[in-house]
Amino acid sequence: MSQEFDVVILGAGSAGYACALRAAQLGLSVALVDEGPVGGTCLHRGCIPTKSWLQAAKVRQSVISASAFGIGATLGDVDAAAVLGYATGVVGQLHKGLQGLIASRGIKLVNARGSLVTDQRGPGIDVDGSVLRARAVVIATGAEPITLGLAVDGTRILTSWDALQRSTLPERAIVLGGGVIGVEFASMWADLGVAVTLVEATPSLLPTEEPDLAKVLQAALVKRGVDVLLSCPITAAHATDSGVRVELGGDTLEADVLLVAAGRRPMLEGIGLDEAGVKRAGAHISVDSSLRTSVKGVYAAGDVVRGPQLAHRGYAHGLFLAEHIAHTQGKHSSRTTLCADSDIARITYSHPQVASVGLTTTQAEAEGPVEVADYPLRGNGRALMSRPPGERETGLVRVIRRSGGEILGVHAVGDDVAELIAEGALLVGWGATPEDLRDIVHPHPTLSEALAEANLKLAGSPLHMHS
Ligand SMILES: Cc1cc2nc3c(=O)[nH]c(=O)nc-3n(C[C@H](O)[C@H](O)[C@H](O)COP(=O)(O)OP(=O)(O)OC[C@H]3O[C@@H](n4cnc5c(N)ncnc54)[C@H](O)[C@@H]3O)c2cc1C
Ligand SMILES: NC(=O)c1ccc[n+]([C@@H]2O[C@H](COP(=O)([O-])OP(=O)(O)OC[C@H]3O[C@@H](n4cnc5c(N)ncnc54)[C@H](O)[C@@H]3O)[C@@H](O)[C@H]2O)c1
Repeated sequence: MSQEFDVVILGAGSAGYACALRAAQLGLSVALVDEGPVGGTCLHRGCIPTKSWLQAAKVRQSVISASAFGIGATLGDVDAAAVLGYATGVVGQLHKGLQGLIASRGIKLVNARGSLVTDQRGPGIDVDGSVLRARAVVIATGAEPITLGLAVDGTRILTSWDALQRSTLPERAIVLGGGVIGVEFASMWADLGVAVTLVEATPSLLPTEEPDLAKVLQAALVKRGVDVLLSCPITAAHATDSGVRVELGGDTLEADVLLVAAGRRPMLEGIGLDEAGVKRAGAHISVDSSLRTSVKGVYAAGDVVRGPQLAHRGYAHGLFLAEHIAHTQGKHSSRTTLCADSDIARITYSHPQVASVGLTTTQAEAEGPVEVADYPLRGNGRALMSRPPGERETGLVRVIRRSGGEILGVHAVGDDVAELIAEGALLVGWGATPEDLRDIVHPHPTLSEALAEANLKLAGSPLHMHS
């Protein structure tokens, strides 16, 4: 038995559901297949629950520092079950809204495992022997944690998903990996009172970010009691009766739990790719600049495509594909272009946050001469008033321009700098120059003035900075 659609999408995460919503908006008939709840990793196991836990950790820190602002407050215990309940509530509310949206657009939602099939009639998605056929099929099955062969048991040796489901906090935690997940958990657990050791194989936390900004983050974590071990690959880990024993080089560490945050690999096994002849590029699906795979009518989107694994990149892929497919089927007049990966903003939501878009200084210098301006957040009123009195503000905003030319990168470290980076994305995405921005007035007192000040410096007219 088979049913015909204009597009069938395997995976209802950020990439898959964005594609489905836009395709339906453009008048295509759409089937969306997922064995789990719509919203995928980001909504249920990633962005939303982690940021909810981070928010709870921030509230605890506010209570701790309240007296420095002249506000009386007494710190109580952390009720981890209640924090879990709060995070689950946020997820549930967004999930309900998304389900409503999908239903309202007339999308056929199939809650089952699916796999790709191709034959002389073209591609389709097989669900329990019944094929959903379409002229276009999108593979958006996302990614899963790399566990390095460690015996992840969900109790002592954890993935991020295991950690997010816990209703108790460990007393001592070791975090393997100083990438985005590792840093967010280390920061969140430390702020909730857990004794954390953060172990990173390379010489820097967040190895893909500006090294000196990562150092600011590192110093802030160390100040809050996190033991940061760099250039220290973990080689083995074993659950014990009371916790976990971890080996790094000749040393051994012990804790209640080990969080393994060593990256995520695309989920491509057992979904019919090899049988259909879909080529791979290493661990990912090989695609061209329009996200077409090697098989006619089969596309890929989101984390299965090499590049930054980010929810908003997934949305961008999904929207692009919906419009591209609608165009090829004569239902959308203009063809859209796909955003370059380097123009997509990246944020680590730790305390402090690290946010960036565009090229790093090293990447920009590889393209030719550059000019770099830093604006320290200690000169920004909004940043200073958010900080407990007497505590030094060490954050900064950095703007990199091609010498005499456009802005190539914007980088920031500090509390709440995530909110700055959408403006950075506009500047980089539109190829703006600091001179373009000079006449745009930024409201006072806001963090955005720090970005404006760094730009003014590059444009030759700094205001609150020595020339
Ligand atoms: C802890 C954590 C925190 C994160 N925080 C952020 C953040 O703050 N900001 C950010 O931008 N990104 C964040 N990410 C990354 C973000 O979650 C992913 O980049 C994003 O979810 C990728 O979207 P996707 O659609 O490609 O895949 P997914 O969201 O993983 O969706 C894939 C879907 O496919 C389904 N599926 C897979 N195989 C099959 C099959 N055979 N049949 C049926 N269904 C199938 C799965 O059930 C899933 O729902 C985080 C990730 C993690 C793990
Ligand atoms: N805020 C966000 O946007 C956000 C949040 C969480 C996750 N994510 C996405 O999820 C993906 C996965 O995150 P991640 O942090 O797991 O991966 P990652 O690739 O960002 O970091 C993994 C880190 O683990 C280190 N590592 C690897 N093996 C090690 C070992 N044996 N011992 C010690 N360190 C080791 C690596 O050097 C690297 O720094 C990221 O690519 C990110 O895009 C995004």
